[in-house]
Formats: sequence, C-alpha cells, structure tokens
Amino acid sequence: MTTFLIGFMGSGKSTIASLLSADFVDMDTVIVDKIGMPIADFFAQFGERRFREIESQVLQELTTSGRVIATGGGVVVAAENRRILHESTAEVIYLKADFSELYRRISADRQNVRPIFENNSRADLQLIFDKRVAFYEEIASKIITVTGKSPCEIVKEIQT
Ligand SMILES: Nc1ncnc2c1ncn2[C@@H]1O[C@H](COP(=O)(O)OP(=O)(O)O)[C@@H](O)[C@H]1O
Ligand SMILES: O=C(O)C1=C[C@@H](OP(=O)(O)O)[C@@H](O)[C@H](O)C1
Ligand SMILES: [Mg+2]
Repeated sequence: MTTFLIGFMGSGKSTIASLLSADFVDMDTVIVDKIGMPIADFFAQFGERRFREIESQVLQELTTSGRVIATGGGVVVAAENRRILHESTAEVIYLKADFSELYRRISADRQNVRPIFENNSRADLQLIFDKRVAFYEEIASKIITVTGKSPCEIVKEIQT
C-alpha cells in the first residue's frame, strides 16, 4: 500500500517518512534530481508554476509505488493533485501542527531553504497556512496531531 504524508512545511513529513520506511521517497529529493538544482534556485529561475508542474508529474508516478512518500507542503495547491490523492487507494496521512510551532521549526531549519518561507512575511505565511489546512483536511484519510510530540511518538502512533 502506498502511504502519502501531507502537511505544511515543517510538520515533519520528510523526518517521519524516513523513520517509517528505509525505502521511503521524498518527493522534493526526486524533484531536485530531476531539475538538477536546489528548489530555491529553481523557484528563482523558473518560478513556482513550473515547479508545481514537475511536482504533479512526480506525484502521478508515485501513486501506485507501494512506498512511503513524503510530499512537499504545497502538493495540495493544485486541484488535480488533490483529486489524485483523494481518489487513490493510498493512505493519506496529514501531520497536523499549529502555525506557531511550524513557523518556529522552519525558521530554525537552516539546512533546508524553503522559497515559500523565504519569500513571504509571517503574516502572508499564516494566510497560506490557513488556506492549505482546509485542503489537507479534505484529502486526509488519517490525521495525526504532531504538535509537542517527538518523531518517535508520531511513528508509533502511525503504526498502531
Ligand atoms: N516531531 C518533531 N518535533 C520537533 N522537531 C521536528 C519534529 N519533526 C521534524 N522536526 C524538525 O522540523 C524541521 C522540519 O522537518 P521536516 O521533516 O523537514 O518537515 P517537512 O518535510 O514537513 O517540511 C527539521 O528541522 C526537523 O528536524
Ligand atoms: O510548501 C511548499 O510550497 C513547499 C514545501 C517544500 O517541502 P516541505 O513541505 O517538505 O518543506 C518544498 O516542496 C518546496 O519548497 C515548496
Ligand atoms: Mg520535506
């Protein structure tokens, strides 16, 4: 069975996917391999729209992979992606956290430059979050609250 982890930037999709399965796929890593440059550089050179097109192609290819997949936080922006995720037989797990915790985590995570974070004020980011939350909830087959929980606790909760 394919398992998709969805949720806003910083919710732990990449971290939790790597702990759930040695054979996990991080969509961002697949995209970086395809485009041959960091995501932030690609946004600057080609724009978000082109990134979203590639993201959709990668999503399509992975739906029946049978693997654990960490999506990018913006995968729900395209209606077509939401349809694919909603209609697939895959498990879609939403890692739910409150905005202030996510903001703290992504501000501190200097190893991963996220253009959506770098290019928006905190207030704009909050608006993006509010809009996306409705999408995550709409397509999730399971919701795990991750605020205040360790990665280990979250993995255990998913596995029970
Ligand atoms: N449960 C957690 N508690 C505290 N920090 C976490 C937790 N999960 C992930 N993090 C940290 O938050 C940051 C973002 O995690 P990441 O897995 O990259 O999230 P995402 O892929 O959803 O953007 C990283 O610095 C990571 O170590
Ligand atoms: O929220 C977004 O639009 C994005 C989230 C990132 O992934 P994470 O959610 O893993 O940080 C990455 O796909 C890209 O920077 C765009
Ligand atoms: Mg990630």
